Amino acid sequence: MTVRKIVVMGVSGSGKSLVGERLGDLLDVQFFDADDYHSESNVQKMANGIPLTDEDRRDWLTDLADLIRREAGLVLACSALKKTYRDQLRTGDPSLKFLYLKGDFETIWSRHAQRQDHYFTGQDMLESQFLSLEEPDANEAYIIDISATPEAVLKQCIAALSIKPQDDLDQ
Ligand SMILES: Nc1ncnc2c1ncn2[C@@H]1O[C@H](COP(=O)(O)OP(=O)(O)OP(=O)(O)O)[C@@H](O)[C@H]1O
Ligand SMILES: O=C(O)[C@H](O)[C@@H](O)[C@H](O)[C@H](O)CO
Repeated sequence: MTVRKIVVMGVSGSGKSLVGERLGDLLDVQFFDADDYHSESNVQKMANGIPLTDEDRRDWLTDLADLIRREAGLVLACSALKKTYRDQLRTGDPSLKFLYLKGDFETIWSRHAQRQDHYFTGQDMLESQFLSLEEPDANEAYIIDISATPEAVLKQCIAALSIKPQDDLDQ
Protein backbone atom coordinates (compact mmCIF):
# COMPACT_ATOMS: atom_id res chain seq x y z
CA MET A 1 0.00 0.00 0.00
CA THR A 2 1.67 3.15 -1.17
CA VAL A 3 -1.00 5.82 -0.82
CA ARG A 4 -0.28 7.58 2.46
CA LYS A 5 -1.78 11.05 2.19
CA ILE A 6 -5.38 11.48 1.18
CA VAL A 7 -7.82 14.37 1.12
CA VAL A 8 -11.53 13.52 1.15
CA MET A 9 -13.18 16.57 -0.43
CA GLY A 10 -16.66 17.84 -1.24
CA VAL A 11 -19.33 20.25 -0.11
CA SER A 12 -20.65 20.37 3.43
CA GLY A 13 -22.63 17.21 4.22
CA SER A 14 -21.17 15.11 1.41
CA GLY A 15 -19.89 12.59 3.97
CA LYS A 16 -16.24 13.61 4.32
CA SER A 17 -16.05 13.03 8.08
CA LEU A 18 -17.92 9.74 8.03
CA VAL A 19 -15.97 8.28 5.13
CA GLY A 20 -12.67 9.89 6.11
CA GLU A 21 -12.72 8.48 9.61
CA ARG A 22 -13.40 4.95 8.40
CA LEU A 23 -10.74 5.26 5.73
CA GLY A 24 -8.21 6.42 8.31
CA ASP A 25 -8.95 3.31 10.40
CA LEU A 26 -8.59 1.03 7.40
CA LEU A 27 -5.32 2.59 6.33
CA ASP A 28 -4.08 2.85 9.88
CA VAL A 29 -3.27 6.53 9.51
CA GLN A 30 -4.60 9.41 11.57
CA PHE A 31 -7.79 11.13 10.50
CA PHE A 32 -7.94 14.92 10.63
CA ASP A 33 -10.96 17.12 10.06
CA ALA A 34 -10.16 20.48 8.45
CA ASP A 35 -13.14 21.94 10.29
CA ASP A 36 -11.04 21.72 13.47
CA TYR A 37 -8.52 24.11 11.92
CA HIS A 38 -10.92 26.97 11.14
CA SER A 39 -10.37 30.14 13.14
CA GLU A 40 -12.99 31.14 15.68
CA SER A 41 -14.00 34.04 13.44
CA ASN A 42 -14.50 31.73 10.46
CA VAL A 43 -16.67 29.42 12.55
CA GLN A 44 -18.67 32.39 13.81
CA LYS A 45 -19.14 33.64 10.28
CA MET A 46 -20.49 30.30 9.07
CA ALA A 47 -22.67 29.94 12.16
CA ASN A 48 -24.16 33.33 11.29
CA GLY A 49 -24.99 32.10 7.80
CA ILE A 50 -22.21 33.94 5.97
CA PRO A 51 -20.16 31.88 3.51
CA LEU A 52 -16.37 32.08 3.71
CA THR A 53 -14.40 33.99 1.12
CA ASP A 54 -11.04 33.14 -0.49
CA GLU A 55 -9.44 35.54 1.98
CA ASP A 56 -11.09 33.77 4.95
CA ARG A 57 -9.79 30.44 3.72
CA ARG A 58 -6.19 31.53 2.96
CA ASP A 59 -4.52 31.03 6.38
CA TRP A 60 -6.63 27.94 7.04
CA LEU A 61 -5.31 26.32 3.85
CA THR A 62 -1.75 27.32 4.74
CA ASP A 63 -2.12 25.55 8.10
CA LEU A 64 -3.57 22.48 6.39
CA ALA A 65 -0.71 22.35 3.87
CA ASP A 66 1.69 22.48 6.85
CA LEU A 67 -0.18 19.60 8.46
CA ILE A 68 0.05 17.56 5.26
CA ARG A 69 3.78 18.29 5.06
CA ARG A 70 4.36 17.30 8.70
CA GLU A 71 2.48 13.99 8.82
CA ALA A 72 3.94 10.80 7.34
CA GLY A 73 0.43 9.66 6.45
CA LEU A 74 -3.05 11.05 6.95
CA VAL A 75 -6.63 11.20 5.82
CA LEU A 76 -7.87 14.78 5.83
CA ALA A 77 -11.54 15.69 5.44
CA CYS A 78 -11.52 19.10 3.76
CA SER A 79 -14.04 20.88 1.55
CA ALA A 80 -11.25 21.96 -0.89
CA LEU A 81 -13.92 23.46 -3.11
CA LYS A 82 -11.75 25.33 -5.61
CA LYS A 83 -8.85 24.27 -7.79
CA THR A 84 -6.60 26.94 -6.24
CA TYR A 85 -7.39 25.56 -2.76
CA ARG A 86 -6.38 22.07 -3.86
CA ASP A 87 -3.22 23.47 -5.42
CA GLN A 88 -2.42 25.10 -2.10
CA LEU A 89 -2.94 21.78 -0.26
CA ARG A 90 -0.67 20.03 -2.76
CA THR A 91 2.18 22.34 -1.77
CA GLY A 92 2.23 20.20 1.41
CA ASP A 93 2.92 17.09 -0.65
CA PRO A 94 2.71 16.84 -4.44
CA SER A 95 1.74 13.15 -4.20
CA LEU A 96 -1.44 14.00 -2.29
CA LYS A 97 -4.48 12.05 -3.54
CA PHE A 98 -7.98 13.50 -3.63
CA LEU A 99 -11.23 11.58 -3.30
CA TYR A 100 -14.11 13.79 -4.43
CA LEU A 101 -17.43 12.88 -2.79
CA LYS A 102 -19.84 13.86 -5.54
CA GLY A 103 -23.55 14.19 -4.98
CA ASP A 104 -26.48 16.34 -6.00
CA PHE A 105 -28.02 19.10 -3.94
CA GLU A 106 -31.19 17.14 -3.02
CA THR A 107 -29.29 14.11 -1.72
CA ILE A 108 -26.93 16.20 0.36
CA TRP A 109 -29.62 18.54 1.63
CA SER A 110 -31.65 15.58 2.88
CA ARG A 111 -28.60 14.36 4.85
CA HIS A 112 -27.98 17.84 6.20
CA ALA A 113 -31.51 17.93 7.51
CA GLN A 114 -30.85 14.81 9.61
CA ARG A 115 -27.75 16.30 11.22
CA GLN A 116 -28.03 18.05 14.53
CA ASP A 117 -25.81 20.29 16.61
CA HIS A 118 -23.76 21.49 13.68
CA TYR A 119 -22.91 25.15 13.09
CA PHE A 120 -23.20 24.81 9.32
CA THR A 121 -26.91 24.86 8.59
CA GLY A 122 -29.42 26.25 6.13
CA GLN A 123 -30.21 25.76 2.50
CA ASP A 124 -28.55 29.05 1.51
CA MET A 125 -25.28 27.93 3.05
CA LEU A 126 -25.36 24.63 1.20
CA GLU A 127 -26.19 26.48 -2.02
CA SER A 128 -23.17 28.71 -1.48
CA GLN A 129 -20.98 25.59 -1.28
CA PHE A 130 -22.25 24.39 -4.65
CA LEU A 131 -21.70 27.86 -6.12
CA SER A 132 -18.08 27.88 -4.95
CA LEU A 133 -17.42 24.29 -5.96
CA GLU A 134 -15.09 23.77 -8.90
CA GLU A 135 -15.45 20.07 -9.47
CA PRO A 136 -12.18 18.23 -10.01
CA ASP A 137 -12.01 16.03 -13.11
CA ALA A 138 -10.74 12.46 -13.18
CA ASN A 139 -7.18 13.69 -13.70
CA GLU A 140 -7.28 15.57 -10.43
CA ALA A 141 -9.32 13.32 -8.17
CA TYR A 142 -11.01 9.97 -7.84
CA ILE A 143 -14.69 10.69 -8.28
CA ILE A 144 -16.90 8.90 -5.78
CA ASP A 145 -20.68 8.61 -6.15
CA ILE A 146 -22.19 9.27 -2.73
CA SER A 147 -25.77 8.28 -3.53
CA ALA A 148 -25.19 4.79 -2.07
CA THR A 149 -24.80 3.62 1.53
CA PRO A 150 -21.72 4.64 3.54
CA GLU A 151 -20.35 1.08 3.16
CA ALA A 152 -20.73 1.23 -0.63
CA VAL A 153 -19.15 4.69 -0.73
CA LEU A 154 -16.23 3.42 1.31
CA LYS A 155 -15.82 0.48 -1.05
CA GLN A 156 -15.56 2.84 -3.99
CA CYS A 157 -12.84 4.77 -2.18
CA ILE A 158 -10.90 1.61 -1.41
CA ALA A 159 -11.20 0.42 -5.00
CA ALA A 160 -10.12 3.80 -6.35
CA LEU A 161 -7.06 3.80 -4.15
CA SER A 162 -6.49 0.07 -4.88
CA ILE A 163 -5.80 -0.53 -1.24
CA LYS A 164 -7.42 -3.87 -0.46
CA PRO A 165 -9.63 -6.43 -2.12
CA GLN A 166 -13.19 -5.21 -1.75
CA ASP A 167 -14.24 -8.49 -0.12
CA ASP A 168 -12.40 -7.44 3.01
CA LEU A 169 -15.05 -4.83 3.59
CA ASP A 170 -18.02 -7.17 3.40
CA GLN A 171 -19.14 -7.39 6.98
N1 LIG B 1 -23.55 7.57 2.09
C1 LIG B 1 -24.32 8.07 3.06
N2 LIG B 1 -25.60 7.67 3.19
C2 LIG B 1 -26.40 8.17 4.15
N3 LIG B 1 -26.01 9.12 5.04
C3 LIG B 1 -24.75 9.58 4.95
C4 LIG B 1 -23.84 9.08 3.96
N4 LIG B 1 -22.66 9.74 4.11
C5 LIG B 1 -22.83 10.59 5.14
N5 LIG B 1 -24.08 10.48 5.65
C6 LIG B 1 -24.64 11.28 6.75
O1 LIG B 1 -24.77 12.60 6.23
C7 LIG B 1 -24.43 13.55 7.23
C8 LIG B 1 -23.26 14.39 6.73
O2 LIG B 1 -22.09 13.61 6.70
P1 LIG B 1 -20.70 14.18 7.23
O3 LIG B 1 -20.89 14.94 8.49
O4 LIG B 1 -19.72 13.08 7.22
O5 LIG B 1 -20.39 15.22 6.05
P2 LIG B 1 -19.20 16.27 5.92
O6 LIG B 1 -18.88 16.34 4.48
O7 LIG B 1 -18.09 15.91 6.85
O8 LIG B 1 -19.90 17.61 6.39
P3 LIG B 1 -19.24 18.98 6.93
O9 LIG B 1 -18.24 19.42 5.95
O10 LIG B 1 -20.39 19.92 7.01
O11 LIG B 1 -18.65 18.68 8.27
C9 LIG B 1 -24.10 12.77 8.49
O12 LIG B 1 -25.27 12.71 9.29
C10 LIG B 1 -23.74 11.39 7.96
O13 LIG B 1 -23.97 10.38 8.89
O1 LIG C 1 -14.66 25.80 2.83
C1 LIG C 1 -15.65 25.95 3.52
O2 LIG C 1 -16.61 26.67 3.22
C2 LIG C 1 -15.72 25.24 4.83
O3 LIG C 1 -14.67 24.34 5.01
C3 LIG C 1 -17.04 24.53 4.95
O4 LIG C 1 -17.13 23.50 4.03
C4 LIG C 1 -17.33 24.14 6.40
O5 LIG C 1 -16.20 24.17 7.21
C5 LIG C 1 -17.97 22.83 6.64
O6 LIG C 1 -18.70 22.33 5.62
C6 LIG C 1 -18.75 22.91 7.91
O7 LIG C 1 -19.00 21.69 8.33
